Amino acid sequence: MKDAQISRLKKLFELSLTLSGDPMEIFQHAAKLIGELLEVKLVCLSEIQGERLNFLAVYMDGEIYENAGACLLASTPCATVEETKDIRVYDQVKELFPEAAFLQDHNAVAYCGFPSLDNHGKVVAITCLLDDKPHDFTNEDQEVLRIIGQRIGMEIERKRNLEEKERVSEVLRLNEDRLYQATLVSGTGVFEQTYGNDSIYCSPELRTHFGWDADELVTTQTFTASIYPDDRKRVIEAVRHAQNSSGNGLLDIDYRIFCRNGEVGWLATRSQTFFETDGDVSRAVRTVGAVRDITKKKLAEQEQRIFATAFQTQEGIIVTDANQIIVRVNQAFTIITGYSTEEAIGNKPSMLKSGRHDNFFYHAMHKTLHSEGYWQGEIMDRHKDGRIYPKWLTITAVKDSDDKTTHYVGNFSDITERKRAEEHIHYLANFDWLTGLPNRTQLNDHLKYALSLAKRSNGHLALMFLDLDHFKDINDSLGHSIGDALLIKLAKRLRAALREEDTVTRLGGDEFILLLPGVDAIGAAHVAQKLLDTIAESYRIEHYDLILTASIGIALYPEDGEDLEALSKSADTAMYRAKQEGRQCYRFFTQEMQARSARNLQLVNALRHALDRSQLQVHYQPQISMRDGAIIGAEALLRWQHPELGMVSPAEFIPVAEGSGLILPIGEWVLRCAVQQAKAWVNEGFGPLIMAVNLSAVQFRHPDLPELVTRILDEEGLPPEYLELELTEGVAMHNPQSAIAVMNNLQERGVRMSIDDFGTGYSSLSYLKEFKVYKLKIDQSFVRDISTDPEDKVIVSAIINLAKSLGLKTIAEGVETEGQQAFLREQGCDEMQGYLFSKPVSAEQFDALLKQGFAA
Ligand SMILES: Nc1nc2c(ncn2[C@@H]2O[C@@H]3COP(=O)(O)O[C@H]4[C@@H](O)[C@H](n5cnc6c(=O)[nH]c(N)nc65)O[C@@H]4COP(=O)(O)O[C@H]3[C@H]2O)c(=O)[nH]1
Repeated sequence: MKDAQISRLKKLFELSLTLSGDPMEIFQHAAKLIGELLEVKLVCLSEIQGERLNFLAVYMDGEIYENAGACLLASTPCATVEETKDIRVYDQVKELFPEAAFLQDHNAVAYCGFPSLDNHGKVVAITCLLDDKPHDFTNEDQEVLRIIGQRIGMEIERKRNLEEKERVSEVLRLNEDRLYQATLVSGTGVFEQTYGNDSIYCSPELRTHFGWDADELVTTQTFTASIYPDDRKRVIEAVRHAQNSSGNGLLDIDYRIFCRNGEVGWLATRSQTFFETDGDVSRAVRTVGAVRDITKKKLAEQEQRIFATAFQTQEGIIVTDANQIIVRVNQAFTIITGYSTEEAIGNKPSMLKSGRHDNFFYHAMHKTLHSEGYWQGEIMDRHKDGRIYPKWLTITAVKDSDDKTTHYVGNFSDITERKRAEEHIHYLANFDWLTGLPNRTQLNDHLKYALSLAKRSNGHLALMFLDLDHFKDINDSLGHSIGDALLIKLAKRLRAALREEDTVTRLGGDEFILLLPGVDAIGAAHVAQKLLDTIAESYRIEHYDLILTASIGIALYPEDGEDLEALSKSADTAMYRAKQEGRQCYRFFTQEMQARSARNLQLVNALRHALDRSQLQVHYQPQISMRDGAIIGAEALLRWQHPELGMVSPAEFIPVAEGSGLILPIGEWVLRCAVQQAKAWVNEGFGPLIMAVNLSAVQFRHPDLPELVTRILDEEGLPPEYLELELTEGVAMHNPQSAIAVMNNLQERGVRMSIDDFGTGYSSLSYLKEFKVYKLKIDQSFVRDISTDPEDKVIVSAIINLAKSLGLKTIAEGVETEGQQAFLREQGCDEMQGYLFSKPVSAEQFDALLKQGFAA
C-alpha cells in the first residue's frame, strides 16, 4: 500500500470514528474496515476482562457479528500481544498455539494481533486478524493497525465510562426506588433545596402533607406560607441558623402546618445543609432533608400531658389492675389518705377501709361495678393517722377491646368540709341559731310523726304555744344581748323540764311551741303548770336578777285538731286567751278541757289533804262462790267524801292521784286498811276470806312494792295467802317482762295476784302463761251485755275456757241480773261480784253481810 493511500485511509478512519457515537458501532465498523482493507478472513476485536477475551465485534467472510462470544486469554497469541503491548504477527499460528481452540476452529494460518491501551498504558483490548492462508502484514499495515489500536483503546475507555455511568445511574435509580419505598412506608417525605434556585424539590409524600399538587412550584415562600403562624418565626430562624456557615448545617425541628384538609398537622424535619468553600468564604449551596408526619405522636403526647395534668388534680386518683392491686396513685391521694405512693403501690384499696361498712356494702359496690362498669357513692375511709373521714368516690372499670376489665380507676375527694357545711346548713335549717332548739321545720316533722303514732294507737298529744309576758320590756330596757342571754337560759330550763320525747321549738322572738306526745288534758295541765313555775324562777344575767313569766295555750289531739295547722291555730287561740285572762297562766282551747283541767287542779289540791283530814274510806264488795253462794272474799274499793266536792268517784280521783304521785301514800293506806280488816274478819272466824286490793300502775312499778306488801302483812299479822292484789290487764301488758319479775317476787312471798278488767287489753297468751296469776277477772263491760249481745257471750265463754286451760280461776264483776248469773254459772265461771249480791259497802255493813250469810 502506498503512503498516500495509507494516509487517506487513516484520515477516513479517524473521520469515521469521530462521526460515530456508539463505541460498539465503532468497534464493528473498525473490524469491518480492517477486514476489508487488509483482505483477511476474520477480524476479532476483543476486550480484555480479567482473564478472558470478550469478542465485541467479529468480521468474518464479509459479515459483522456483535458480542460473538469469549475465550480465555491464556495460551493464545493474544496473550503475547498483551504481554508485549505491541503488534505480534505469526505464521503457522495454529501449530504455534495448539491449545487455542479459536485458531483451530478457523484453521488459522496467518495471525496479526495488535493491542489497544487505556490512558494508564494498560492493555484493554486486542484485535486479532486471522487468515487460513499465509498473509503478509506489511509495516504499513501494522502502522495503520497501531493507529486503529489507539483509537479502539480510547473507545474502550469511553465504553467503560458509559457502562460505569449506566451502572451508577442504575444503582442510583435502585437507591432512589428503595428510598421512595422507604419513605412511603415510613410516611417520610424528602426535599432538596439548591440555593440560587428558588425551586424546592419535594417528594410526593411531602406534597401530599402540604397539599401541593405534583406540578406545583414549591418555593421558600410557598413553604413558609404553609407553616402555622405561631411556629413560622421559630422555623425561619432555625432554618437561617442551619444555613449559616458557622454551624454544622444540621437542623432538627418540629412545627405545625396547615394540611391539605385544612386541619393543623405536625411535621418533624431533619435536614442537612451543605456548604461550598471558596478560599476563606463558605456559603450554603444545598439543603436536603427528610420530613415526617408526627401529628399522631404529638396528639398522643398532648393527650399524655392532659392526662398527666388531670392526674395531678385536687381529686385523689387510684389506679388498680384487674386484681385490684394498686398500680398508680397521684399526689392528691397521698394528701387525702396519708399514704405515700410507695406505701400504696402493690397494696389493695382495702388498706383504706374504715370498718364502718359491712360486707354487704362492698358486695353491692362490686356487683354494680361488674354490671355497670361504674360505681359512685359516699364512703367512710380511714386516714393513715387513724382518723375516719367521708369521701365521695367514683370507680370506673377500664376495659380492653375484648370488653375485659384491665384496670379500675377510682377518683375521690375528701368531703369532710362539705359534710360539715351540709351539717351546718342542716343545723341552720333545723335549729334556732340563738338557743339551739329545733326550729319550726323540725317541729313539723316531729309533729307529723307524733300524729301518725297517736292516730294509730288512739293516743293523745298536746301542742302548746308559750309566749313570754312583757319580754319586749327587757329587750328595750336592758338591751338585746341581755334579752338573748335570757332566752338561752330559758330554753335550757324548758328543755330540762320536759321529757326526751317532747319537742321544744323557738319560733323566733319570745315565742315557743312545745309538742308533748302521748299527753292528755291532765298531763298537759300538769306540764304547763310545771313550766310556769320553772319559768318564774329568777334568772341571774350579768349583774341583773331577772324575773320572767309566760302565758301558755294548749291544744289537744284529737279534740282540738287533727293536723298541724288546726292544732297550731287552737294553741295560738288558747295562748291569747291566757294573755287576756291575766297572763302567767295556761289555757286550753276548749272550755270543756279548761273545766276538766280546773277540776283536776281542784282535785289534786283537795286530795293532798284527803288522808290527813280523814276524808278517805275503804268500802268492801263481796265476792261470791258460784258453787254455793258463799262469800269467799271482798274487794277493797276506795271512797272519798269531800266536804265541798261531795262523794268523788275513784274512777275520777284515782287517775288524779296517779298523775300527782299521791297514789303511793293513798295506795299504802288502802292496803293497810284492807289487810287490817281482813285480819279482823279472820279473827272473827269468817275465814277463809280473801281480800282483793287494787294496785295502780304507779304502785306496781314502784321497786319497793313487794317489800311494802310483806311489811304490812307482817305488821298486821295477816297470812299472805289471804291477800290478793288486782292488777289491770293494761298495766301487766305494758312491760310484760318486768311485770313477770314483780309477780314472781310477790308470789314467792305467798301473795296471790289476779288480772283485773280482763278482756279490755291485748293480752299475749305467751305472757299470760308466764304471769304468776291466780285469777282472771272478767270485765263488767262484757258481763253487762251477755244477755243481749251474742258477741259478749262468746267473749265471756272464751275467757272462762282460756282461764281453765291455763289452770286459772275466773271471777265475773258487775253481775247485776239473775240471767247474767245463770249464764256465767252455765259457762263454768268460778266466782262473781256485783250489785246482784251487794254494792261495795262499809266494813260494818260487810260485817253484817258476813254474819247473815249469803245464799246465791
Ligand atoms: N255498774 C256496776 N258497777 C259495779 C258493780 N259491782 C261493782 N261495781 C263497781 O265496779 C268497780 C270495780 O272496781 P274496779 O274494776 O277495780 O275499778 C275500780 C278501780 O280501778 C279503781 N279503784 C277503786 N278503789 C281503788 C283503790 O283503792 N286503789 C286503786 N288503785 N284503784 C281503786 O276505781 C275503779 C272504780 O271503782 P268503783 O267506783 O268503786 O267501782 C267499782 C265497783 O263499785 C255492778 O254490779 N254494777
